[in-house]
Amino acid sequence: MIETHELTRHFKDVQAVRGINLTVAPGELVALLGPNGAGKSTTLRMLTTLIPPTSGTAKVAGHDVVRAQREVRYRIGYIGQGNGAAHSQRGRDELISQGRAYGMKVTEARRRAAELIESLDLGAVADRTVSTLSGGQRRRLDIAMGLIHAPELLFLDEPSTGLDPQNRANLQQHIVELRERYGTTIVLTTHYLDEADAMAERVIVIDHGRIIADDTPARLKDEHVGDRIILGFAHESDAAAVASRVPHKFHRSGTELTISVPGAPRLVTGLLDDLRAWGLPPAEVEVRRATLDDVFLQLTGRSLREGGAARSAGDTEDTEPALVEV
Ligand SMILES: Nc1ncnc2c1ncn2[C@@H]1O[C@H](COP(=O)(O)OP(=O)(O)OP(=O)(O)O)[C@@H](O)[C@H]1O
Repeated sequence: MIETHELTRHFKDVQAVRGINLTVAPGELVALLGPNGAGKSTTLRMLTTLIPPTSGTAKVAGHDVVRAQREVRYRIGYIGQGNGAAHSQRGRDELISQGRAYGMKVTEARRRAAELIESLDLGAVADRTVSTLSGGQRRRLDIAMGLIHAPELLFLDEPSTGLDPQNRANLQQHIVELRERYGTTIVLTTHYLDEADAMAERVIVIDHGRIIADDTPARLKDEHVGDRIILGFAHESDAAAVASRVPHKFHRSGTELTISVPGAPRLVTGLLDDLRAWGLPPAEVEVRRATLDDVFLQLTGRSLREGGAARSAGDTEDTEPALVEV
């Protein structure tokens, strides 16, 4: 559905995208993840024909983004970061006009609008003017606008930025359901690690205009970070004694011993039994599952959050550490 070769875009002296090679198969739900300024939107804007590449090539839905812009545009939907719908129109009319702009007959546009209003849970608000809708409703209407012509491929640029956690969760559920219902290939950009983790079967991490990782969230976490069991001891000598006995990779810092082991939540009870049997029970135990932020930190030496990622008020940590009583 998407195939790029060394896709590159410069803005004067800014190298926004530096040679991206990307393949997306039909039906995939892919998240492009990266800090502010990483090049995510620029990549999307080239794939959607809004700006031409400086060099390299991209084929989207079977057509070249430079030589066959029109063919690409008919086959894709694009929801940018701003709101697309006009303020003074009713949502339903906006959808129908959008369908007509894509050459649909009015009856077909009406039928499709009604179907999307139902799918995106907009029934109660579709006949209100767009300016009266809440942020979450506006975002769902934007998505309906992008889907009106039943595109094979939908691009969503930061679909949930600015929404509160509840509306974000609601929107994510709608996107996943739409994908199941219509089989649309979806490529979205996000700053939200939990969003990428929860929705995407494939996460592509972009940093400084380059792809630095591309895999399933689970494999990225296993491969680059893994689970950890963190043990706190009363005495450094106890931590050292345990370190000399455990058969896993570890890092010791004073009284704290961090053991890296896949499947940590399953193994922790067995490990605690061993520690008690050795007469070296820990004072504290924490099982920490890898997050995509840990992956990013491992790959770049920076936290994605420190990198300026926007998080809305009320966001919680991506993964709460599991605390174990001893
Ligand atoms: N029209 C433009 N003119 C000049 N520089 C630009 C332009 N568009 C983007 N850039 C620069 O290109 C780089 C990549 O920007 P881009 O918007 O693609 O990043 P992003 O990963 O989408 O960031 P964000 O998460 O903040 O949306 C940034 O340094 C940005 O300032």
